[in-house]
Amino acid sequence: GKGHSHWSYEDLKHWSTDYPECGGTKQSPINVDTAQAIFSPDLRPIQLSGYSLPANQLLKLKNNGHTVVLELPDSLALAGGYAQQYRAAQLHLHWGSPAGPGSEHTVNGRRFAAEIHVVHYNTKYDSFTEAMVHPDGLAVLGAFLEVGHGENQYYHEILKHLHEIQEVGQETLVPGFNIAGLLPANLKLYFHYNGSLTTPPCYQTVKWTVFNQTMLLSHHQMSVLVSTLKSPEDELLQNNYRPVQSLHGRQVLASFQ
Ligand SMILES: NS(=O)(=O)c1c(F)c(F)c(SCCc2ccc(C(=O)O)cc2)c(F)c1NC1CCCCCCC1
Ligand SMILES: [Zn+2]
Repeated sequence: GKGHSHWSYEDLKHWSTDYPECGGTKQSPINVDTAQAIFSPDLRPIQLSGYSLPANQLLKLKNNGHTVVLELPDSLALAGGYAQQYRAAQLHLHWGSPAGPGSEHTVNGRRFAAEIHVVHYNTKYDSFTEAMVHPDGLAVLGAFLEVGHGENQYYHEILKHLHEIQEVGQETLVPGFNIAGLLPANLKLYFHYNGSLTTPPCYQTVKWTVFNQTMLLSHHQMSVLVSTLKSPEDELLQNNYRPVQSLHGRQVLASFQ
């Protein structure tokens, strides 16, 4: 990647040596203390448009050594809960291992099995690269993944390809599907706060939305997620989450009571 490749989740304290913003006061992820969250009735339901893609639209799925990334066309647009328009760039996942959970955000100290991030950029900027250095440049939608009873047909569209990209750098093409199916049906209930990318360069330019409703995958699907991809050290890519960061006085808003 663009110089991202030499950091790891093992030596977290060195991130801010090479990437100063990683030591900033508006870092992500965070623990959401629901008792401290401020109910904000003006937070509108999140609206997704253009998220349903035809099967003949092929999307690149890549093992970048830190996660699995699905590149998204900028025809996917975000509106509603955000004052400005944002367009999708990519989505990726964070997960744990068979020994434990691996979401990035926690709620009342609870870590969930996994977490999806759908990364968007503000269309007032000409490109993602330009947007990601401005405070209102990025919007990331996050949702937690848990083990439930049935198979999740939308996550199946991604998980069924993981065996094709086990090695770092490998990529494959995935037929389009309804990307909205990867996110909760109820887009009204969410937490909102200003934070950062959770990976170097840790730019503090992300307006975070973390949904209250979790996504349910089968036990087998979660097992495929945590035990298929390889890391740059040719071990299983697991526990690719950053520890929670201090709020430093930031307020977390809630769209519900
Ligand atoms: N939670 S997050 O959104 O901060 C995030 C992570 F936590 C991530 F861990 C990642 S993957 C690590 C960064 C990376 C590495 C290699 C390549 C490549 O080879 O193309 C690309 C990126 C990752 F890609 C992202 N999202 C990226 C942030 C990295 C820089 C801009 C690219 C889009 C968003
Ligand atoms: Zn992420």
